[in-house]
Amino acid sequence: MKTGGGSDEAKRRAGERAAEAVEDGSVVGLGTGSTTAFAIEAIGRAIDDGLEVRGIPTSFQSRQLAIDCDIPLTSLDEVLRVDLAIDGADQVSEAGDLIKGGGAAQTREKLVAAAADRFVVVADPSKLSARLERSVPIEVVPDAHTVVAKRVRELEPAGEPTLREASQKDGPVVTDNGNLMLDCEFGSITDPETLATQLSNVPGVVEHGLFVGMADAVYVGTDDGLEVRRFESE
Ligand SMILES: O=C(CO)[C@H](O)[C@H](O)COP(=O)(O)O
Repeated sequence: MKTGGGSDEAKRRAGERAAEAVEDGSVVGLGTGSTTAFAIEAIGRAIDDGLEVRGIPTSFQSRQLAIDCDIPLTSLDEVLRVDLAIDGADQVSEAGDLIKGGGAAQTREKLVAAAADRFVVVADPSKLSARLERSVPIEVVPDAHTVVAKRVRELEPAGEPTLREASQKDGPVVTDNGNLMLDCEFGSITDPETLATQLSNVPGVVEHGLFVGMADAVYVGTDDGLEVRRFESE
């Protein structure tokens, strides 16, 4: 379920601007996706120029890219806290809440964002929406996908779950953690915080893609500029 119709130029502006916020000696969370990839590549170039940072990747994809860019890596086991996390989003509401998980990486992405002093989201205008209304990705343990789907249909408001199918193999997408993905359609989400709590309370849910009150800033790149939206994270 990859998303987003933004141009590479818009994504590049957002990603490169976020990379400029990385301070010498810091630990940086490396998100997942095509927009964050521009930030990771820019951090790699800054390291070539003398910047000293350590990165914590949020997925197989971001780990590989960080290795390719010669970014020294660490983990939450070693550092416990992150200075700045940079990540993309599938949708950003006016309130700064996010839907993430188009790349099936929201579990590690949320861990790293939650450990960060600052969480900066990089996006292009195609991700902006007054309210969150895309389907919500939910990572579930494989044995639980049928019962979690049933519970999602019984919620108030009810969701309509679809098991995410792989495009280059038969059967479902298997996450970096060995789990499955349900994409759950709730329509326009009026109360993301309550829905996030409801989803977290379903046994078998590993993590869902609602990031409520977590973003400190959203960098929205366009073809000819950049807008920074700041929020007070909780
Ligand atoms: O949440 C994510 C991965 O789980 C990504 O950050 C999200 O899908 C945005 O990706 P892109 O920048 O390629 O549009």
